[in-house]
Amino acid sequence: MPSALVFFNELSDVPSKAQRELLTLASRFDQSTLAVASEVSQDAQNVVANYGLSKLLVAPSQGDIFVDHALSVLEAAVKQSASDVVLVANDNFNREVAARMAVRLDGAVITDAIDVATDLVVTKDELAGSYSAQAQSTGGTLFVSVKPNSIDDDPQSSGQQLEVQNLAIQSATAAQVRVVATEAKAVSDRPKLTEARVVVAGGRGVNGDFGPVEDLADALAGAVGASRAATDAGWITHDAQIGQTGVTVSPQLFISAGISGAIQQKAGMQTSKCIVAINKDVDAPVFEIADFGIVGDLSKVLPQAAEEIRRRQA
Ligand SMILES: Cc1cc2nc3c(=O)[nH]c(=O)nc-3n(C[C@H](O)[C@H](O)[C@H](O)COP(=O)(O)OP(=O)(O)OC[C@H]3O[C@@H](n4cnc5c(N)ncnc54)[C@H](O)[C@@H]3O)c2cc1C
Repeated sequence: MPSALVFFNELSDVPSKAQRELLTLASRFDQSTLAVASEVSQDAQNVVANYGLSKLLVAPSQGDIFVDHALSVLEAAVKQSASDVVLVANDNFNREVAARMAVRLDGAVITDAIDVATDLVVTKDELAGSYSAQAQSTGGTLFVSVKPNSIDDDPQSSGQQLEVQNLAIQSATAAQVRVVATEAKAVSDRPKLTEARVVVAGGRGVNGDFGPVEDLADALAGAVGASRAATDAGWITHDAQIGQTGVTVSPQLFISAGISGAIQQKAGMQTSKCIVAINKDVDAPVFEIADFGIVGDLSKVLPQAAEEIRRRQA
């Protein structure tokens, strides 16, 4: 059976949901290795061991180096582990790493995957989830970026013995791209938009007030998203924008409130498992893809929904 390598640029004590999903996917393979381009704590190692991975390859972070350090670590890890498939997250950073690595090693790259079988057949969404396709590499190491919320997180019950090895990486040269300044984003208690199981999104229909959207999201422990009309209006930050030019989400439950359902918006959410649309216009296009539709004023529907959910939770 082919062997798998998972790559993370960083791994905190509590791995993210997307990272745990990748570890679950790798655990299906007989031989699976994790490579991390920064230090890994004992707590994080214990979590990794619970997924049945046998080996951890680590190289200390080089702080302000941008993608180049990740490339060096991944190249060394691919060569050392001789893995057939490399699994990475589907974000911009990792897709760049996967693409550059595939070019460097004369391999293949498949993005937006939702599953990777142990015979290396990759299932992926096409045209914003309008249909799914199966793809296979015709040669070389295969690099696959996997969309969050595609795999059920499923650690093994008993921790495996994890062999930890340090990778020897050449130190960075002056020619490499360095990060010269970073600005920390305000921390939110809500889950990350791309990883949340529940997303409540508001559009122009919220008319400047995201309060009811945020309140329902909090009642469901979900994340808050938005249409471009809402972010362009400055009612919410641009990183909440879902759609063709925003982020793609695929939660278990997507609640759309006051969003018309333009094709560019649908592109970012139509693979959600269950879509509930609230719109006062019965002819709004969003109802074409909704599993449940509520024709009504969101300023009345959302607070009622939040109240009922809290009453049932009590
Ligand atoms: C190249 C390109 C890329 C784009 N990328 C994106 C993208 O990534 N994401 C994105 O979202 N858009 C994107 N757009 C814009 C997109 O075409 C739409 O203009 C946008 O999605 C509209 O946002 P909206 O549905 O919130 O607003 P509107 O189209 O104005 O719709 C508002 C909806 O709210 C309903 N409504 C109003 N008041 C209430 C109320 N009180 N209660 C219930 N319902 C109410 C209305 O009936 C209406 O259906 C892009 C456009 C282009 C050209």
